[in-house]
Amino acid sequence: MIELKSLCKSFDGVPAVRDLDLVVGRGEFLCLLGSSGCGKSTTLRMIAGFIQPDSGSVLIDGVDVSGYGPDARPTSMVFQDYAIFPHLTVAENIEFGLKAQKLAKDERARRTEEALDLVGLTGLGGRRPNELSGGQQQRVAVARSLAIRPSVLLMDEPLSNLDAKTRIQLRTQLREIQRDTGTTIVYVTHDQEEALALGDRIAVMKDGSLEQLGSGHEIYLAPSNGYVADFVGITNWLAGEYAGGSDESWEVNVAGAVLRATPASTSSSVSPGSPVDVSVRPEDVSLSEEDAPGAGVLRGVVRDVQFLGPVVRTYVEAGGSVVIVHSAQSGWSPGANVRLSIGEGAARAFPRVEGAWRPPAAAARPVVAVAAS
Ligand SMILES: Nc1ncnc2c1ncn2[C@@H]1O[C@H](COP(=O)(O)OP(=O)(O)OP(=O)(O)O)[C@@H](O)[C@H]1O
Repeated sequence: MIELKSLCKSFDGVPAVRDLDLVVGRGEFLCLLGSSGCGKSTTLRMIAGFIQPDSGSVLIDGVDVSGYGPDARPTSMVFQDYAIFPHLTVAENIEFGLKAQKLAKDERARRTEEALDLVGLTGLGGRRPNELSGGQQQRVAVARSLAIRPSVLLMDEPLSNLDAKTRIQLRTQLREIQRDTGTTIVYVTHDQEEALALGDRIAVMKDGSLEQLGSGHEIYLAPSNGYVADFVGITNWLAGEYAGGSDESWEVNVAGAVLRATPASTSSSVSPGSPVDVSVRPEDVSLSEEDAPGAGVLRGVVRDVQFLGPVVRTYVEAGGSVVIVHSAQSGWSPGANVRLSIGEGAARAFPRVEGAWRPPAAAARPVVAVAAS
């Protein structure tokens, strides 16, 4: 449906998007995810035609639209700040784009009603935007975009001005609308939870380049590099050294204890003693009494226990470092001596590569120090 080929864009000589190749399928919900300034919006605006690439091309439905302006593309954009006209009613806002398409009055009215129904604003067509909540205003913006029946809906952080509850509600509604209409959506967000909730696939960007493209499961459970592991979700980092093992499972020496870890797909060659960073998600660590039979090899001391509602977050220190553990319940108290176990296959090993991204130093983000049992 959408094909980006070697897209490049610089501003004042500084690259914003570098040699980006990306294919979005028909009816797919693709999230562009990355931290501020990584080039998400620039990519979206190049798809929309608001920004011309320095080089490379944009194909939509097999047609090279690189030289076309925004109006000549089968796309419609929804912005973070709604961008609806305050002096027009809701219905007039929605009709605005339909008039530009030169549709007959009856057809405009029909499509306006249909779009209002789709976003759950039936009966509110006569209101002015200032008589609506933020969430309702953003729904008007979505309705206005959908009414013109674009092949591709481009959304730039559309929910970020809304409160948490409304955001979650609108996410679900957006997914439903997308399923009902079959619209292809490219959705920019810096919120990893939003990307996981919405995207059929997620494209993680950093410094104008694509770091990984995959489903939420793939990105979260099998990040291809340390940056993605760190950016999506919470992870603990353990610094260690490669000690041996097969292509599928490495033994990594972490401060005297040997952990089993799955090497990440970008693994370069390693030899015994090569530095390796091991990533472990908080929900993959469990705690047991220090002297419990079968307890893990990592020894620690509980420092803090925080009840967060659906999850209990326990901070465990060993050797002056801290690891985060998530569990449904926690009977631990600060000061308790514990052992940490890591779920089978849950640890991922990233060989340290000179000049590549590295987890923050232990001082900035303390990790557990371990002792052999
Ligand atoms: N019109 C412009 N003129 C100059 N520099 C720009 C322009 N637009 C974007 N940039 C720069 O290009 C880089 C990428 O910006 P972009 O807006 O695409 O990032 P982003 O990932 O969408 O960030 P954010 O989440 O903060 O919106 C940034 O360094 C930004 O300062």
